Amino acid sequence: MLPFARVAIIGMGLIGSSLARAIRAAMPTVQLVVSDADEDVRERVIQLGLADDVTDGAGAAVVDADLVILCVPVGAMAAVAAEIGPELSPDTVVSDVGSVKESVAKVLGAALPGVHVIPAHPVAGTEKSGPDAGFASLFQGRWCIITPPPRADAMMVEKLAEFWRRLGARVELMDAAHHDRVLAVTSHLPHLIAYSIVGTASDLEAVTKAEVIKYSAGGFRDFTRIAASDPVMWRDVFLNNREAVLELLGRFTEDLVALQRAIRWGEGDTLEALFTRTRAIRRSIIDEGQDTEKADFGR
Ligand SMILES: NC(=O)C1=CN([C@@H]2O[C@H](COP(=O)(O)OP(=O)(O)OC[C@H]3O[C@@H](n4cnc5c(N)ncnc54)[C@H](O)[C@@H]3O)[C@@H](O)[C@H]2O)C=CC1
Ligand SMILES: O=C(O)C(=O)Cc1ccc(O)cc1
Repeated sequence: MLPFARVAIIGMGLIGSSLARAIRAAMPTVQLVVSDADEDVRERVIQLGLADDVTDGAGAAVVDADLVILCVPVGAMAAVAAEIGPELSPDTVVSDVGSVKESVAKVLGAALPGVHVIPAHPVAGTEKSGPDAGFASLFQGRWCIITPPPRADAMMVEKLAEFWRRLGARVELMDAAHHDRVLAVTSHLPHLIAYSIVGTASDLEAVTKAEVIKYSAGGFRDFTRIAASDPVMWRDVFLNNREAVLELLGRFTEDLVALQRAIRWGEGDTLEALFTRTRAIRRSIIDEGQDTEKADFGR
């Protein structure tokens, strides 16, 4: 039996539209009703035939839904929760895909008392945005971290886990605060570094814009992909995972200064030891199948 028969998706960008496509592929009998605040996005979703119904407002989309998934930037979760609250049935599960979990759990819990709120985060994506960027296989073999609040209904949590497994994801349950600390290391800080280094390179007057483009082979090119990620989404990630990111940034800048010192004093052994350790980390990621180059993301 399907875990959910009627699913509503609010926000039909990269993740919402990937979810819609993945649901269509894996659970074709699910009734799919979607909405988005942007009229152009709604129009495009209709053209692409991604849902059974596309509503103008979020409230209308969630009527009679068993599962509602909020796929909007983290900073927009509260506004959407306020919009859908009056239309929800008592048995509806409300989940989300936000990249930060503690603040989302807090705003959804406060805005939707008495509702089954079970936040989640599929750790899968790209630097692209919008409904054309989505694809059905995005979640295949990728982790989906579910962060159930302390008093969450175990049966509803299992139904949500089963839903994500059917989309091809590997599911892990985690405390929201722990999720935010882990993702600060594995995702949020790397994005911040990419934004920073690409900004620095473009600010350097000695390196003209043409040279940055012409010689952007290898490492810098990889950074520019990450630094092309959605500005609104990432603004919200940093504003909502402030403590974990700031703590980590402190540690990161200390380590960077240690490298600066090693270069200044010609401490080749220090540099080589670190680079050997990091090469091993890369190899272990590839062995675990977590490397994006193995997946077909069209990059
Ligand atoms: N981009 C990525 O690689 C990943 C993103 N996420 C999370 O998924 C969520 C969505 O991200 P993307 O799909 O990448 O963004 P996106 O920018 O492609 O799509 C977001 C959509 O939400 C709509 N929206 C914004 N405010 C709204 C509101 N108040 N009511 C209804 N619709 C609204 C926008 O019009 C847009 O179509 C974010 O919370 C992000 O943190 C999670 C995993 C990966
Ligand atoms: O494009 C990339 O490299 C990503 O890291 C995608 C991504 C962005 C945000 C998330 O919360 C999860 C995955």
